[in-house]
Amino acid sequence: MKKLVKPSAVKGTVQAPASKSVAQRAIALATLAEGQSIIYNAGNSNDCLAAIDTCKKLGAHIVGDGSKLTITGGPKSPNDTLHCGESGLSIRMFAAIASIFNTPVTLTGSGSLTNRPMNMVTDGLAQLGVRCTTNNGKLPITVQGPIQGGYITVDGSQSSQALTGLLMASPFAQNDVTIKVDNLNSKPYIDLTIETMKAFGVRVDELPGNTYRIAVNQKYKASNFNVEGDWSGAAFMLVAGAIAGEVEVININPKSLQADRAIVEALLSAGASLSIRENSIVAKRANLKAFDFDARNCPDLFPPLVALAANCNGQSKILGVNRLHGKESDRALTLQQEFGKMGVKIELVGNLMVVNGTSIKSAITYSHGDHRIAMACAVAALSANGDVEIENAEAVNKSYPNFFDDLYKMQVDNF
Ligand SMILES: O=C(O)C1=C[C@@H](OP(=O)(O)O)[C@@H](O)[C@H](O)C1
Ligand SMILES: C=C(OP(=O)(O)O)C(=O)O
Repeated sequence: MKKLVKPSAVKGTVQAPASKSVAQRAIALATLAEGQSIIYNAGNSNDCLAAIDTCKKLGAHIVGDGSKLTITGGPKSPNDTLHCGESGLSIRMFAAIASIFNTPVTLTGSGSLTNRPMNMVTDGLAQLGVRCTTNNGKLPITVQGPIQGGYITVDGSQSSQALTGLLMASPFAQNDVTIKVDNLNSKPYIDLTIETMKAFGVRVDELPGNTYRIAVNQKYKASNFNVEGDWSGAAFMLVAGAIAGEVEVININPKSLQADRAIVEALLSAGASLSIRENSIVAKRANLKAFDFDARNCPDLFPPLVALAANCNGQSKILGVNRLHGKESDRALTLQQEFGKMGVKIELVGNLMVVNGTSIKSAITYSHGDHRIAMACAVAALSANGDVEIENAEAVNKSYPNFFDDLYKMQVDNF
C-alpha cells in the first residue's frame, strides 16, 4: 500500500494508540495467572494480536476485542508451534515463558523477525538449565524446560527483551533466580516489566549493579489492568506538532515508565513549545534548533528524532546507533537512505548519528517493512517542498494502525 502525504500545517487532537509494549506484557501475565483477568484498551496493533494468538496456544481462553479482553489464564503446554508474527518482544518473551514446560516448544515468526538475532534468548535460558536450539542464532527457536534457576550473568547490550522474558518466567523455576545484567540498555523497558509483574502479584527484588532476584513459589494473580497510551506512537504526532503547527495527544500519561516518554526532553532541547497536562500533551511549532540526545535507553525514538532533527537549524547528534541493527530494519541505514531521498544528510560516526537540518524535498520513500520508518517519513513530509510518497505504508499496522487516518485528519492547509 502506498500513502501520499502532502506538505501542510497540522492542527488537532489525536488519541495515542495503546502501548503494544504494555499490552503484550499484560496479556502474557494474564495467561500465566490462574483465573480471569480483564485487560482494557489493549488496542489492535499486529504485535498485540500476535501476543493474543500465542497466549491462546499457551492455554489462555481469550474473548473480547481491543477495548476489553477477558483472559482466563492458567498456562498449558502447547501442542502447536507458537507464531509470534513480526514481534521481537513477543518471540523473546514467550521463548522464556514456553520454557516453564518440560516438553519441547517451537517458536517462529514472519517478515523482518526471521532476520533478527535470537542468541540473547538462548544465552540466558541455557544457563538456567533450559535446553534450547536456534537456526544459527535466528528463528525458529525450540526450548524445553524446566527452568532450574540459580545465579546467572547475561549481556544486555543488544536487547532487553530476553531479560523481560526471563523475569516473567522465573517464578516457575525450581529454585530462586538471580540475574546479573552486564551492559544493560533499554532499562526503562525492564522497569516496565517489573511494574507490570507487580500488578499481577509477583515481586522482583532489584539489587545493586543491575541484578534482579525473583523468589520461587510466587504465583501470578489474575488482575484487571488498563493499558496506557503509547509514548512511542505519540512521539511522531508530537514531532508533527513541533514542526508543522499544533498537536494535542490525549490518552498519554506524563508519569509513565515507558522509555519513549523521553521524547519530551528531546523536544524541549530542540526548543519546541510544550504544554504537559494530566492526561495529555500539546506540542506547538517554534523555531527549532539542533539538539544532542542520548537514545541508548529509548532506541525507538530514533525515527521521530530524525524527523525532528531534519527540521532543526544545525547539526543534531543522537547517541545509540549500535542499538538499531536488530530492529524491524537496520534502522540507522534505512533512516540514512530514506531521509537521503528527501535531501537530509545523515552521517553515522560509530555510535553517533549526525543529522543535518535542511529544507526537505519531495520524494518517493520506502518503509523497508518498518513501521517507524514509514511514520518518520510521513511526519517529515509535512514540511517538504512537495508531496512525499511512502511505499509499503501498511507497516504501520505493527504498532499504530490508525496512524495515517490520525495524521490526515489534522492536516489543515498548505505549509
Ligand atoms: O520491551 C519492549 O517492549 C521493547 C524493548 C525495546 O527493545 P530492546 O530492548 O531490544 O532495545 C524496544 O526497542 C522495543 O520496541 C520494545
Ligand atoms: C523494535 C520494535 O519492536 P519489537 O522489537 O518488539 O519487534 C519496535 O516497535 O520498534
